[in-house]
Amino acid sequence: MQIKIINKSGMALPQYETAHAAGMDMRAFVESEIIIKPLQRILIPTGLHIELPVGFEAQIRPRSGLAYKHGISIVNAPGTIDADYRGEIKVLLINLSDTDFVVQNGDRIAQMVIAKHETVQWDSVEELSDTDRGAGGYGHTGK
Ligand SMILES: O=c1ccn([C@H]2C[C@H](O)[C@@H](COP(=O)(O)OP(=O)(O)OP(=O)(O)O)O2)c(=O)[nH]1
Repeated sequence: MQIKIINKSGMALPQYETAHAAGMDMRAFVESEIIIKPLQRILIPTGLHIELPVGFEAQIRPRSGLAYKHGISIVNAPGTIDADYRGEIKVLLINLSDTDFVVQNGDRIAQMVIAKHETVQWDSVEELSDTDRGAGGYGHTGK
């Protein structure tokens, strides 16, 4: 499917790095390098504005390599880009390591997955159907 995009970064559009990748890598669009200190969170611009079809969302997810090697994650992972959002897509990085992390213009900082979603109406009832699980959760089946 095709999605309208405005790219103010002048860099390559997000792309799938392998044939069947779910996510497209997203690049930082910053005037000068940004230093993220331990436990600091910073909103990183991408220069991208998109127009998703109704019924779709874009999820902004961490990259496992950055997470594993540098402790870099996304505070609100997965970030949600709504179909009616027209602003710049930004990525809320957090540094979970104990050393500074430097983001430079063009660095691949996150990945974007386009996904379908439902829009529901509530059906208010007094009782829900019985199941074996019932209210069990949070590890009630054991370790
Ligand atoms: O990681 C993110 C998350 C959100 N957004 C943009 C797109 C999204 O459509 C909009 C609103 O996001 P969200 O619904 O998560 O924000 P909110 O905190 O509920 O604020 P709002 O009241 O503006 O909806 O912000 C981003 O650019 N990056």
